[in-house]
Amino acid sequence: MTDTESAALAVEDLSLVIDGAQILRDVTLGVATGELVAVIGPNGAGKTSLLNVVSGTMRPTQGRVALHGRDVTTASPARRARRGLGRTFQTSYLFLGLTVLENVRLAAQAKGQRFGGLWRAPGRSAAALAPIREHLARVGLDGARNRPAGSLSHGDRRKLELAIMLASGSTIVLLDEPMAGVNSEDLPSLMELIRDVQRDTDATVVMVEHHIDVVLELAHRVAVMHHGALLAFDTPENVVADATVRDAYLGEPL
Ligand SMILES: Nc1ncnc2c1ncn2[C@@H]1O[C@H](COP(=O)(O)OP(=O)(O)OP(=O)(O)O)[C@@H](O)[C@H]1O
Repeated sequence: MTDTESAALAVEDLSLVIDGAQILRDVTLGVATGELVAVIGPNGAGKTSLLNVVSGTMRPTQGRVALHGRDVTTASPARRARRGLGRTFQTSYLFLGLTVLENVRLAAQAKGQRFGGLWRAPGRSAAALAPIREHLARVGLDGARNRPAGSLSHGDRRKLELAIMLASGSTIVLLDEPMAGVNSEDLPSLMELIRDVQRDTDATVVMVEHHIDVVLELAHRVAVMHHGALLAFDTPENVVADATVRDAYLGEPL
């Protein structure tokens, strides 16, 4: 168990109540630097709400969120981004009319602005584009750099989102269903890519995902949510063996 004091990302006693409905209840967990944690749970369990509270688009009713030991509970999403937090969404947020390269360039540009304009936004020279093309090559999309993002398959759009994360310099990354809408034949390569990028960059990753088989293979630890509470937070092996977790999934095998 990661001490929440030393964790890259920590939430403590987090509760969220909206219009009298308890969406999150007393969630406490710490994610270590370089750890890949998957959040699973039945529909409506509170997984996306947890990401919303961590990224700052929702304020918790009670509890605390910390990034690298610094309290960000009341900080804006932009301030959290400056602390290295990045996020993808269930529905893609790409600029579909812009090229693949332009999408990554915008992320790099936003990073430049985040760091107080100490360096100019990347221009269009070959030298300025080199790191962007490296990120694209990393996810296997350099050959598609001049295509509109809207012409990519779902799987390639997810890869582009990873390139955007790389370009934005995020060190703590929240991925909301990165496999959603991806063809089953593209799942293994996307899974490998997430694993490789995470390992190479030593990023801390928290991933909400419904593909349980993928999760069990990829994650170092799995957080299981049920009715807004954290039911289990353990290694994939221990989570699979946990009778309470099986019950939460109505006896379905994990
Ligand atoms: N802004 C909101 N106002 C009211 N209820 C909300 C709000 N956001 C989420 N909820 C409710 O909170 C509960 C948890 O929703 P959430 O989207 O976090 O679950 P989830 O585990 O991500 O589900 P799924 O797997 O279906 O995406 C649901 O019952 C949802 O209807």
